[in-house]
Amino acid sequence: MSRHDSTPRAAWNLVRNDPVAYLFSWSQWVLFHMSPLVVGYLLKLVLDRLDVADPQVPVLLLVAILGAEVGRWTLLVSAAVQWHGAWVGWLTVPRVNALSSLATGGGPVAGRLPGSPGEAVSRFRDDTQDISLVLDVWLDVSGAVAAASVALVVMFSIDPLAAGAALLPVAVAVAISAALGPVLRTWRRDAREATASVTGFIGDTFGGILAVKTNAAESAVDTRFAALNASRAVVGRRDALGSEVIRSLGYGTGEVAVGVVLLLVASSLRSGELSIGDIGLFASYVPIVAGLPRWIGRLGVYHRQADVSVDRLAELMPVPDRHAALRPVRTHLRHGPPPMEPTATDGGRLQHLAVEGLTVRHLGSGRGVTDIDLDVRRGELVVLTGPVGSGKTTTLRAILGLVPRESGTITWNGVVVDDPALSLVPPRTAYLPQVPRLFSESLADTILLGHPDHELERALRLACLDEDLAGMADGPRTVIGPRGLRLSGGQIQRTGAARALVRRPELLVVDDLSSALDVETERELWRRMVEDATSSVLMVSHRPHVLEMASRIVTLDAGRVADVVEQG
Ligand SMILES: Nc1ncnc2c1ncn2[C@@H]1O[C@H](COP(=O)(O)OP(=O)(O)OP(=O)(O)O)[C@@H](O)[C@H]1O
Repeated sequence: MSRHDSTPRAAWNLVRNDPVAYLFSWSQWVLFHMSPLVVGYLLKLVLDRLDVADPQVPVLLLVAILGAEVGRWTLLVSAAVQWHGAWVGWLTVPRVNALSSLATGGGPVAGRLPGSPGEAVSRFRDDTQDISLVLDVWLDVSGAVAAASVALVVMFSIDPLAAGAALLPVAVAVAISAALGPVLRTWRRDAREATASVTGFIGDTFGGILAVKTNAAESAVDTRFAALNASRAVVGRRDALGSEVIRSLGYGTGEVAVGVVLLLVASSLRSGELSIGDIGLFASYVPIVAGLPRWIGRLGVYHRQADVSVDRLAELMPVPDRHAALRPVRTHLRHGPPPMEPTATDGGRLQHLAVEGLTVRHLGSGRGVTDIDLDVRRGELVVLTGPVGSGKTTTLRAILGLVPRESGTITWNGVVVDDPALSLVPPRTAYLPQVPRLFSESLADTILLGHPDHELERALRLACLDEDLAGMADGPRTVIGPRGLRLSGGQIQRTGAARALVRRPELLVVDDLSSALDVETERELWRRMVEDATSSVLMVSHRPHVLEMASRIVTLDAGRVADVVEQG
């Protein structure tokens, strides 16, 4: 989507999302822009009738002007309220599109973000806003064009030469804006990228705050942050300067036009060709025409900014979806969201997960796993073990589609799983990594992640969190701080376990828990889980008591299966 016809297409898709709201907004803004025509015409009538014998006529006309002004401002308030609702919708549609593409796109999740998560925030925030601004400026431009056209027709009928002079700045501003376009587009892209690297760095710093502190890297972080900000300041200033030049050009040429036209019509007044009312009308209509370059300049700037933003947003969409970016979506802005639809669980309950010839090569190191065969049957506990770096985590993550595989097949009850990242997800499968990522909300929220809470108590008990809860002020509603900062390492891991168990997965995939759980707690966790027996389990462990419980032990060495022991 890197061609620059993509902005009108993206904007049009946003209009199509709720055409009635857009049409309503549009008609109100067009009326608002046209309302000064009425006031200007009434002014002409007042001025032309000042010498009329009956003093009631100008007074009535003045009352009419007042009424027109009140109507104009009422229209403004109503248009602004309506616009705000529409604006939030325009912002929401690209965000929903990008988010659902990221959530449901093909391939490993990590590969779906073009940069860091912090950098993606800038795309969601700034780029969606830039696209919405195009829709916004369309409202004003169509109002301004309609008002200027009527004003020109009326002025032409009075003084064609002066009316022609009012058009001149429009042509100048359009020509300059078109000439500067490509440069402005480059400046905008540089500015967006610089902003993205700052937000990305902030995200990384917050994410790794512990590493920063324990390595006393605060001043290095400061220096890097200052350098990123300094280069952002340079490109940001350049970008702002470019936009302001175009805007000021609009204002400047507009002012010149007003001056020239008034000079022209003033001489006609002296010669008696025009009435004082005509001058009044020109004085109020010329700014309407002269304001047009301002809007057209803004239209150009916003379109070029949005060209960059549409490209950047399209990078968040998986490849097959790029051209369908910004499809109409249902937004739920006035009421809460509808209940989540259950994830499809085609292929039925797990009877047999089979992995054959799984080979993964990590980019960079070239290491990974080769030709791994593995089976997990219903109710089994299959344990992967082996020395450090032998490929245990890689195997788990490749089965779940979290890293891309070079070759190999995965079947669920004999049905080939093409993209495990899309189908080996809850409630089918749950994954408990070595260090689960928690959110800063309450314990219950970070476990449930939107799941109904009727399973919460069971999950808390199975994950051996029930005793810990007794010491928490608000029980499961206790807020656990950023990424669970107020929890111990073991509590974080058991919270991750509860999150995996609350969805009653068919297959539970667990990485090595021994880093944070003591032997006794881990043994108890497994005892409770085996008793509950709702899942088949594939896990990495070295612990003898886990190996004892295993139905099958698969030992890896240097990325290959070295041994398989069946334990019945
Ligand atoms: N993201 C990555 N990029 C490059 N190489 C990687 C990546 N992840 C793992 N590796 C390499 O792949 C090999 C297997 O790593 P993996 O983490 O799967 O081993 P492991 O058996 O789980 O190790 P541990 O017991 O330390 O957790 C290692 O040599 C490792 O250095």
